[in-house]
Amino acid sequence: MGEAPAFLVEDLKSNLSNGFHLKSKGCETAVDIGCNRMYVIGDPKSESLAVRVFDKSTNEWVFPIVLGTKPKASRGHSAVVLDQDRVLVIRGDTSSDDGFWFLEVNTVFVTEQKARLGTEVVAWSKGVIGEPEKPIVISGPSGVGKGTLIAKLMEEFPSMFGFSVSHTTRAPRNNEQNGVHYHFSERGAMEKDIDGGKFLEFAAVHGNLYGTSVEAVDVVAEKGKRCILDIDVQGARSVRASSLEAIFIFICPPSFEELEKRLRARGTEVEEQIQKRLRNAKAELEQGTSPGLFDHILVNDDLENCYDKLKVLLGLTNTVKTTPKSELVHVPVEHTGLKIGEKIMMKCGAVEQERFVLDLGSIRGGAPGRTRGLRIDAVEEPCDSELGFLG
Ligand SMILES: Nc1nc2c(ncn2[C@@H]2O[C@H](COP(=O)(O)OP(=O)(O)O)[C@@H](O)[C@H]2O)c(=O)[nH]1
Ligand SMILES: Nc1ncnc2c1ncn2[C@@H]1O[C@H](COP(=O)(O)OP(=O)(O)O)[C@@H](O)[C@H]1O
Repeated sequence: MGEAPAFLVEDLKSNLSNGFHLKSKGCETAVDIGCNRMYVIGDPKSESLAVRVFDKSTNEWVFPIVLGTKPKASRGHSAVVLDQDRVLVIRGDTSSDDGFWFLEVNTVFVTEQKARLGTEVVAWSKGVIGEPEKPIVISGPSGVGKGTLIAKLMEEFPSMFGFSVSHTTRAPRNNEQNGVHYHFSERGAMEKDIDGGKFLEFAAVHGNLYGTSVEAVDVVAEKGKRCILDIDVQGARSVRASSLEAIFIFICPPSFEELEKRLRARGTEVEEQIQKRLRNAKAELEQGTSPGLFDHILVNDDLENCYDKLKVLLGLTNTVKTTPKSELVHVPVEHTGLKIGEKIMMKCGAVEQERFVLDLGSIRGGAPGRTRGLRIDAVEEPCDSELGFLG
């Protein structure tokens, strides 16, 4: 265990003794997490952050299935073993909002995927500085007005919210656009992606498959927006059980008769589908209003009234809240990170060091999804001499 500093190929000759061959341009970092496992991150020929595993017990290379949104190619990187579960990978020549990535090698998610897929698996999770606002999960029976409420929210606060575009095997409605309302998919392709660990959650609803891909949520987070998920009760339960911390809101109709009226008035479903949706609505209403799953239940009687209540519980009344962007720190190609407790002491640049401390003390989440709660602190001078590292 310990830290492996960033190194470029010229410096790597000494690492040949580790049993791997390094030549031409590129950057590789080898980290030993114990258990006879050496993880090699990077590629000698390119700037990609590929991952392979050297099994010291068999002297063989293993090429794992890599899950999660992968970091972009990187001009140099360093890797710090955090524990037997995770490696922190710091990309060079980046700013801090895309610089810190967690390679999960033994977390609960990865262990489950290894058992399921019967092979070596690793997963990437991007480290997010600060406390982003929680995604919002909105559920409720078909025709209750989820889409209408979400559309109003997105229209009034376009820079604040982003919609998680689900995948579905159902056919598009006349007014629906692929990639905007849903990613309309073939069942086989979607099942393959689910097996490949690309989905945060999925469920069979009204006879079709629906699911939220990790990427759908990431795309919204990438834009710095708060993610809204319109998913069914089963999906909400899966998200509750996942690493994604969210606010869960269930929308109820004022009556069953009114629900049927709205569903029919929308005119998007054939009679058979309307019947199926109404049958399912009974169970959804029962589950949605039972204690424990949803944080808030809103009755969508009068639309404006319900929308106002939604805004109140999201803290959107009076002022438009903007999340302060944490100050970005530049991580140069040349840098090193040293783990001390739950902090990573960062030393950047060759001579005049830019220094900062990355605090992992309150990180949460992880693959599938983001690792949140990273903090960047300025270095306090006494640390230098005490640690004998930065000076
Ligand atoms: N679990 C899950 N449910 C979804 C997802 N996307 C949509 N749904 C739910 O699937 C159900 C049917 O959606 P849709 O066919 O668009 O019909 P609508 O509810 O009548 O608008 C609704 O309850 C949605 O909330 C998803 O990604 N995951
Ligand atoms: N509070 C409301 N009162 C009356 N009609 C409503 C209300 N909210 C939504 N609607 C209408 O009900 C229909 C179903 O709403 P929609 O947003 O598509 O539901 P969902 O997304 O939950 O399936 C739409 O035609 C919509 O205009």
